[in-house]
Amino acid sequence: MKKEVQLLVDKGDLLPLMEAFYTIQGEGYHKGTAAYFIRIGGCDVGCHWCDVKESWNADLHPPTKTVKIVEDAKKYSDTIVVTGGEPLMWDMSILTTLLKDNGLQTHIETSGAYRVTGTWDWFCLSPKKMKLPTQEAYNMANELKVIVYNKNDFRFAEEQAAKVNKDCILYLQPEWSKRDKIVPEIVDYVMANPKWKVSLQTHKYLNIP
Ligand SMILES: C[S@@+](CC[C@H](N)C(=O)[O-])C[C@H]1O[C@@H](n2cnc3c(N)ncnc32)[C@H](O)[C@@H]1O
Ligand SMILES: Nc1nc2[nH]cc(C(=O)O)c2c(=O)[nH]1
Ligand code: SF4
Ligand SMILES: [Mg+2]
Repeated sequence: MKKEVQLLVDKGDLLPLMEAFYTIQGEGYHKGTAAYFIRIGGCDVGCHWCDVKESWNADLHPPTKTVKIVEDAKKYSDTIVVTGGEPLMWDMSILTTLLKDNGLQTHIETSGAYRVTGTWDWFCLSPKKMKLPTQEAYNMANELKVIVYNKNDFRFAEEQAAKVNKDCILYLQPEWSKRDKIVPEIVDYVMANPKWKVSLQTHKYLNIP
C-alpha cells in the first residue's frame, strides 16, 4: 500500500471496505431489525470456523473513503451495523462521528481484541479464546455473544460472563456447521442456567445476507 494511502487508513479517513448491504440483523438482541451492514476487511484472530474468512486479508479490500461509506449507508437505514473482519483493527472514530452526525444508530460486532475506538449505541462483544477482549470491551458490552462449537465452550462462556458489566445481556450462539449437534446442548444449558439466552443466525435460515 502507498504511504499516503496507509496514513489515511491509519486515521480512519479510508477503510478497507469488503462489502456493505441492507438486510435484517440476524443475531443477538436486535435480531429481526432491518439494518445496513458495513463489513470492514482485516482480521488476525483466526477462528477456524469463521464464516467470513474472505474478510481476513485487508489488502484484498479497497481502501474506501469513509465519507462515501456513510453517504451510501444513510440512504438505506437508521441502524448501521459495523462488522468485519475485525472492525476494531481500524480507527472507528471518523466513521462513527459521521454516522452520528447523520442521526444514525451505530452498532458494532466485535471480538473486542483491539482498543475500542468510535462511539457506539450498541456494542456486541463476541470473545475469542485465541485473542481475548480488552477490559474496555468487557466494560462497554451491551451483549455478550459466545459461539458454542463444543461442550468446552460453556466453560469459556462462563469465564467471559464473569468479566462483563452487570447489565450485559448474555447469549449462546451455535457455531453454524455444528448446529445439529450443539443446539440441543445449548437448549439444555440455557434451561439449567437461565441467565443465558439463545441466539441463532436467523439470516441463514431466511437465506438472506
Ligand atoms: C464474522 S464476525 C465479525 C465481527 C468480529 N470479528 C467478531 O468476531 O465479533 C460476526 C459474528 O459472527 C460470529 N460468527 C462467525 N462465524 C460463525 C459461525 N461459523 N457460526 C456462528 N457464528 C459465527 C462471530 O462470533 C461474530 O459474533
Ligand atoms: N443478517 C446478518 N446479520 C448479522 N449479524 C451479525 C453479522 C456479522 O457477520 O457480523 C451478520 C450478517 O452477516 N448478516
Ligand atoms: S474474530 Fe470474527 S472475523 Fe475474525 S476470524 Fe473470528 S469470527 Fe472471523
Ligand atoms: Mg455474518
